Amino acid sequence: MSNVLRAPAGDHLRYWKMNGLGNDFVIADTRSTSFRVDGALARALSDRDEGIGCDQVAALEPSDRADLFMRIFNADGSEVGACGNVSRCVAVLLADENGLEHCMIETASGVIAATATSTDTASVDMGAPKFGWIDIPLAHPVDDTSEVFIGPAGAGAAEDDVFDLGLASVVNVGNPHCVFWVDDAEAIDLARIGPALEQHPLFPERVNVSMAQVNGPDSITLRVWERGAGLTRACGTAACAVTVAAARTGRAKRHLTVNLPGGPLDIHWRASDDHIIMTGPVEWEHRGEIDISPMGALTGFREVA
Ligand SMILES: N[C@@H](CCC[C@H](N)C(=O)O)C(=O)O
Repeated sequence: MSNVLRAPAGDHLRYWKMNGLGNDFVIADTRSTSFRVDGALARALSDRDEGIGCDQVAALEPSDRADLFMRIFNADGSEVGACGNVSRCVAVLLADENGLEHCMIETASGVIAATATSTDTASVDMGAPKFGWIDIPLAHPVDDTSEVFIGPAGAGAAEDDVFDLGLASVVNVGNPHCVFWVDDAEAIDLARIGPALEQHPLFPERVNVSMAQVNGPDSITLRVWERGAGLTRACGTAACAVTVAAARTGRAKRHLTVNLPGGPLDIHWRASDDHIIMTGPVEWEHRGEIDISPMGALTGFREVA
């Protein structure tokens, strides 16, 4: 990144700490500065020991096409196209700022429409899912992405740590997801197998990994290993991906409740326009200021009242 975009010495950014069902975010406001958050700063902010601590960082920037541009980073500093839960947080934040219920948020995956349905609930239109192997993306062509053979993961690990979960559904909802259908989502040791599945060679851009347990036509229990962030309390785009994949394979209805460790999300894959609508709560944690060195590194942060 060019130094021109760096902050002058002593500069600071406003931030908000928010979460959606425990999936937590640092939302940094760069709308009125030329400074731009990069992966290294996002990684430093996400650090739960040395930084503020979060699953993802969202940097708010100006946009010509929408109310703002939201750049999203995982805790490991990788930049991503979509994050359902932070989109709901930003919708509530914008409503709090300007009193408007509806907003448009531009992301690397396109412009999404969001509605703050109350001071702590929001609904986001995540757009239409993509099913083509190249859109996921996968490393090689497959005919049917609703049922893909994933193959053994863990190669390179100790022999007894190579595991094979067989078939999964894959879908892109602004970011790539792989869904395994399991009898008991709690019984899977996702902390152990998540890292190898995230980096499975079938997924050249890595993948978000879901363990989905279908409880009935309108209820799914879900645990997620997020690409670039690991185990999280909730993942909005995974809830969307799982709903779409369940409906597509006849496992459940298009409108259902996805129960995550952090709580439930209402997901509706609308037949009328193919769009996925996600509704759920958001929580304000605190707000504060981030200090940035002239080279763009994190030098400090503090909560403000
Ligand atoms: N927590 C998010 C998803 C964040 C991005 C994801 N880890 C990826 O790498 O694609 C959500 O609520 O959707």
